[in-house]
Amino acid sequence: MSQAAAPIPVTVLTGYLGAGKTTLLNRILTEDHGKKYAVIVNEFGETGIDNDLVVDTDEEIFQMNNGCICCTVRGDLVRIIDGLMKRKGRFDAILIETTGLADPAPVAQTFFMDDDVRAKTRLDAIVTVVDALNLAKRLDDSPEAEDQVAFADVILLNKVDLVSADDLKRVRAEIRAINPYARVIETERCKVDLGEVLDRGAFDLNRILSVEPTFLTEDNHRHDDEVRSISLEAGDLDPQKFFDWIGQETQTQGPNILRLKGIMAFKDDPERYVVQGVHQIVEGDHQREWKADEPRRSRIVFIGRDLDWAGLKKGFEACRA
Ligand SMILES: Nc1nc2c(ncn2[C@@H]2O[C@H](COP(=O)(O)OP(=O)(O)OP(=O)(O)O)[C@@H](O)[C@H]2O)c(=O)[nH]1
Repeated sequence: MSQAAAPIPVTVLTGYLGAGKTTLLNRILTEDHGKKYAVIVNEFGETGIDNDLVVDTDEEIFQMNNGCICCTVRGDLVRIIDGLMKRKGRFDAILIETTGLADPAPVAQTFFMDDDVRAKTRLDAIVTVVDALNLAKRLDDSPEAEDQVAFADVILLNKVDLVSADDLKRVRAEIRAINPYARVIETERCKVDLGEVLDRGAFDLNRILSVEPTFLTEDNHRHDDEVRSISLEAGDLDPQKFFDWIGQETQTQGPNILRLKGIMAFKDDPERYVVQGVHQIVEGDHQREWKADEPRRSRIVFIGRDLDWAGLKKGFEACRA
């Protein structure tokens, strides 16, 4: 095949809520590898916070926020890729970050089912980021987490800093029991030689057909309907009230909080403050100054099961400055 007609490699980044997908994406976008990526980001929740957490680069980023990539928006994915192909030559490869609740199978299917997409792209690898601390729980309660491991060509066993050597061994064994074929790489904050992740030529349709024989013919993916999200918005907040509140909520509702993330405007603070959490672990840091033309809004999204939604709303509103 001539260079001009060579299909564009596509890497699908998957992994459960909070595992480290955006951390990996930011690494790929900031490292000096001489390649240009078109990035497609799909997120769960309504506020578009994810896009704000991806580093500023000159890469083009397409957001798909109208639903989960593996269900309602596959048509959108095909359309975005079709659109991208009209600008061929401006990028070398495509990266897709799926939501933490996506089943990677239907996303991968798109690259085999749609004739146009199939002719112009090549699914390079499904890269799954796994949270070493929380994987065991997710395999118990979330079918998506198991699918993500089962379909991976490369697995980043991330957050190794949060577990003991024994626990890490156990997690490795659980991964192996589900997927004996994927390359498993242990990482902290997804620090990995990008050659291990990109341009692998790793996606193996025959292996996938052995995991899911109906892969090319049926849409049989599983979904966890109990997971819901709430996005809250306000103006300037009182930082002390906010930190007390978020500490309290993560202590009491932590086991049910699969993910939280927000961008805060604190009173008298010229910088945006980013808060992120998975269960009881919460991190926060200043990100950058608010731009002159940017409204100072505090936004936070909680994703979880059986959360006290009304209580969260009330608590957040009480943090107003
Ligand atoms: N301790 C520790 N924290 C990590 C590591 N990798 C990522 N994190 C933190 O975990 C949180 C989630 O990371 P993200 O990269 O946003 O995870 P994600 O998979 O993109 O999350 P969603 O898009 O919400 O599904 C952030 O607070 C990160 O700073 C790690 O190796 N160790």
